[in-house]
Amino acid sequence: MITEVFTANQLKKEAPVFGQLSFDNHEQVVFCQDKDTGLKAIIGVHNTILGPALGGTRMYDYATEWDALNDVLRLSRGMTYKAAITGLNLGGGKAVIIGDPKKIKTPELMKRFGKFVHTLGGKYYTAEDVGMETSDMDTVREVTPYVTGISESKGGAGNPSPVTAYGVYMGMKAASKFAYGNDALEGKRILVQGIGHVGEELVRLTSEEGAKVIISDINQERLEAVSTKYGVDIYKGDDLYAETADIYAPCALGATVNDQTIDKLKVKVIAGAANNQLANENIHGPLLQKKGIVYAPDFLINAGGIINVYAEIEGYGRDQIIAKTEKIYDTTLDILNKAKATNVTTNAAAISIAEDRIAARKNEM
Ligand SMILES: NC(=O)C1=CN([C@@H]2O[C@H](COP(=O)(O)OP(=O)(O)OC[C@H]3O[C@@H](n4cnc5c(N)ncnc54)[C@H](O)[C@@H]3O)[C@@H](O)[C@H]2O)C=CC1
Ligand SMILES: O=C(O)CCC(=O)C(=O)O
Repeated sequence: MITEVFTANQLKKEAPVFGQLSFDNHEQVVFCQDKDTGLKAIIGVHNTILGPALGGTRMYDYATEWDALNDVLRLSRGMTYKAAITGLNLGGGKAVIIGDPKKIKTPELMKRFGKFVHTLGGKYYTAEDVGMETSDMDTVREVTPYVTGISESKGGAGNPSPVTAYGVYMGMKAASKFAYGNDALEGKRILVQGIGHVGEELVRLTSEEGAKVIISDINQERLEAVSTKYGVDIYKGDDLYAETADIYAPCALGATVNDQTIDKLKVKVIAGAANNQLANENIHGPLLQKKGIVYAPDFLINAGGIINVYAEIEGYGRDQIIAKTEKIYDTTLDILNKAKATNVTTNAAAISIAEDRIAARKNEM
């Protein structure tokens, strides 16, 4: 069980590698390097009991390689629980490519990465995450079949992000029902942090329902474009976490619920797309519970994307994608009620259901 988010300078030189960072019984971690294309990537395969490990590739300009390793360990573990709780026959994996996509991403680099994915022989399937586009997956597809999130024009299910946003919207409504007694978002003040592929679509869905949406992003151009397109306000303050609102929707990067932010939070519900929102689930989960903040577990409500890309492997169509994504509403409500009844955090309640499913499959093997 992960107890801490380590940073590079906290690494203990005398301790075993596997006991550090966010290692949590990961099955395999693959380091990939190619000087010609500038590729430095890490593929994390957390668990393959339910099926091949599937999870997107994140391309990001990490401060250190240790941060990249820590991220892939955390992200791949989250995918194991995401697939398990969503009822998919998939394991958990994820990849990171180190570097700024705007500066170093080329088709050659993506193909080289795809060749590394191919060497795993289908144990890991990749897809999009931060820093990736559907067109990048099309490029990877030229060198390996172990990739999802392919363009519809090339026979894939297309960009998963709108479906992810729809699932988050379902989870947000369920959390609102639990917290406020009704699931209407009309009139609710919602802070959306990160208005990228998923965040923008969430802004559309919530603002169309009449929510008072406030957006925040580090990209000023996007902020202005999205504000104009949907008629929503741009956050103008200097501390989003201290803002009074009904719902906080983290849709940028993870670990925004942390030691520095948790005391400031005034919202009643946290429901967003970002993976690994809790910096430390064993500390910040219980603290949210104590504060009476309803946390909709990220890996549960942001599963629309994996549902969408899994369709490419299983062959189900649009109707099933939407039906499975809408089920996130009921699952979220069940888990929030279960957590309350058993006095555990919502995150722990969701993990225990996911772990039970994995354990049951392991027993059958
Ligand atoms: N795309 C998908 O289908 C899925 C995405 N996720 C997660 O959802 C999150 C968002 O994913 P995408 O929308 O695809 O990524 P994206 O890269 O398209 O968007 C992220 C946005 O966050 C902004 N951002 C970065 N740092 C920020 C900060 N400190 N404050 C405010 N904004 C900041 C970026 O400028 C960008 O606009 C990620 O954590 C990703 O892992 C989870 C499941 C599926
Ligand atoms: O949405 C995707 O691209 C695939 C699933 C994934 O990587 C995720 O849910 O984080």
